[in-house]
Amino acid sequence: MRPDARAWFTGRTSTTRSVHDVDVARLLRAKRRGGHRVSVVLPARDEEATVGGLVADLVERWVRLVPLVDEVLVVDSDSGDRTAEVARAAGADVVAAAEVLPAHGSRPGKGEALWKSLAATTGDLLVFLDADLLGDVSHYVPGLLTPLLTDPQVGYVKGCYTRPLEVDGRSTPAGGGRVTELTARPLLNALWPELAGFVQPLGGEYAGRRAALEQVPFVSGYGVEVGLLVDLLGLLGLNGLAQVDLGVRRHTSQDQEALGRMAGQVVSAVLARGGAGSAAGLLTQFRSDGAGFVPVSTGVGVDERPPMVTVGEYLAERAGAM
Ligand SMILES: O=c1ccn([C@@H]2O[C@H](COP(=O)(O)OP(=O)(O)O)[C@@H](O)[C@H]2O)c(=O)[nH]1
Ligand SMILES: O=C(O)[C@@H](COP(=O)(O)O)O[C@H]1O[C@H](CO)[C@@H](O)[C@H](O)[C@H]1O
Repeated sequence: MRPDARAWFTGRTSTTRSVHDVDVARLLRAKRRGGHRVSVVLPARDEEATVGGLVADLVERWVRLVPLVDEVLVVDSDSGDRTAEVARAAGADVVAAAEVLPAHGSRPGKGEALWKSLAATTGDLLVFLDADLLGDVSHYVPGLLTPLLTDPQVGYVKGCYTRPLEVDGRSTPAGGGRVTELTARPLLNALWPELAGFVQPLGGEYAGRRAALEQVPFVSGYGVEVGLLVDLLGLLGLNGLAQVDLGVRRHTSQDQEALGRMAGQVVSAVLARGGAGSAAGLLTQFRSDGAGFVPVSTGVGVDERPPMVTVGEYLAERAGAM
């Protein structure tokens, strides 16, 4: 990793791997002193199987028992199932993405749902969670809020985690984050090497200040995460970004063909932003040693030969043979 990325990785990575890591009193004090209002947003398309449990736990723990969160909004992104009813029954506010800012029309995609959520929420701090998360994620919200509530310099926080892969009912302890590992990470390392310290640049769990989020575009589809990361780097600078090790993240994964389309949207979002960083030719990946993440950097710069027509010996040989 470049020195700036390594310094960021070391200085801006914190850990909240369970509710036992959460200093609730400290967070409530900081929230009160800062006069903050917290909105949690779950973009959801056909998530009736998982959204209810996520919302119920979130509302019980962080709205009713501990007043850390002020509103929980599920943005129904053109669901064809009972996502909206299940989410509402579990205690969330629910809006249909298409009904927010109707004069601006309605576009498909996760990023559209997230953009519309800005107009449908009131918090100055926003937390975004995917609605297909599995397992105990009750520490995600306080974990993501901690840097925002305790460090005024931080404007945007990404969750990071190991990612088991669960496809077709089979689960392996690693292998998740396929678009991250095979598309987003190599591109970000090449074009914005200062972002190489992000363990999960595409992760769907993140939090930010409204004052920052309302200043940047939202890519309408799956390019939203990479677009936000690059644009908020530009707006806030690397020191305005942080990440929290949340332990493990399990979710319902899509098949390879769907991820190929997702990768295409991520590439489009990256290419639309160009990338002024030097093609550092260095790829930093991360291994989990149980205690944290260990960066592993590999040179991936490729040599290339110039066009043969620029090689004098070749031209001389060709001229001699004529
Ligand atoms: O058009 C869409 C596509 C996805 N999502 C939601 O965005 C989150 C992440 O999407 P998905 O699970 O499809 O991506 P993956 O996690 O498989 O990368 C989930 O809560 C989806 O319900 C959405 O709101 N609108
Ligand atoms: O990180 C990834 O490679 C993809 C796919 O993850 P899996 O291979 O299905 O575990 O998942 C993320 O990417 C999407 C695009 O940024 C986000 O919208 C999702 O929230 C996130 O799960």
